[in-house]
Amino acid sequence: MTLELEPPAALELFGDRIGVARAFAANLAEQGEERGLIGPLELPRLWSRHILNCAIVAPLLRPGVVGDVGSGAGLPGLVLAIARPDVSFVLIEPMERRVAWLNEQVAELGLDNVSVVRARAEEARLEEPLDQVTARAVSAFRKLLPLTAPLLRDGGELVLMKGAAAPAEVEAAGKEIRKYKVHDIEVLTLGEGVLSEVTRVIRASVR
Ligand SMILES: C[S@@+](CC[C@H](N)C(=O)[O-])C[C@H]1O[C@@H](n2cnc3c(N)ncnc32)[C@H](O)[C@@H]1O
Repeated sequence: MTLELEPPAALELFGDRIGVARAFAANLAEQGEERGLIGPLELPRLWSRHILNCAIVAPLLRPGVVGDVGSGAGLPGLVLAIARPDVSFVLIEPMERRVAWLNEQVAELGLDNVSVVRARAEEARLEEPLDQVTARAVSAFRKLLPLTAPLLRDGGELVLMKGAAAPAEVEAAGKEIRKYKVHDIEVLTLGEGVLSEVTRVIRASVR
C-alpha cells in the first residue's frame, strides 16, 4: 500500500516546519506497521487521518509545558511538537517499544522541545505540573479524566482529541467532572473546510 500524497493543507498547517513533518511522515510510513505503531490500512490516509488531524490542534496550545498521555506513534505529541517549537512537550507512554520509537524520532528529527517519560499516566512522576494535557484514542472522557486531570496545575487545561461521540462522552462523565473539578467544558470541531475529516476536541479547565 502506498503513502497518501501530501494534502495541500499540510504546508498551511506546518509552515516552515513542513520539512520536519515530512521526515516524520516518511519514518512512520516506512516503519509504523512493522513496529506495531499504526494499522496496515493507515498508510493511504497517514497524512489526512493522522498527521493533519493532529496538527489542526496546534493553535489551541499555549507557550508552556504540554503533556501528551498515551502518545503511541507520536500522535498527537510529536506532530504538535513539530508544529509548535515554542511549546515544551512531555510524552507519557508506558509501552517500551513505543517509548523507544518516540526517543528515536526526537533525536532524528532534532526536536529539542520534547522529553519522553515511560510510565502509565496515573503513575507518572513529572518534574512540574503541566499547563495543558492532550490525548488521542486512549479512552473515553470518563476514564481519561483520572489519567489526565491530576497532571495539570491549578487552572490547567485539557485538550482531548475525540470522535463524533464527544458530546455523549461529556454527558456520561458527570461524576468524574465533579470529582476532578472540571469546568468550562466545550466540544470544538476543527478543520472544517481544511481537512477531509474534521477533528473534535473536548477542551476544559481543571480546578
Ligand atoms: C490506541 S493507542 C493511541 C496512540 C496515539 N495516541 C494515537 O492516537 O495513535 C493508546 C495508547 O495509550 C497508551 N496507554 C494506555 N493506557 C495508558 C495509561 N494509563 N497511561 C498512559 N498511556 C496509556 C497505550 O500504550 C497506547 O500507546
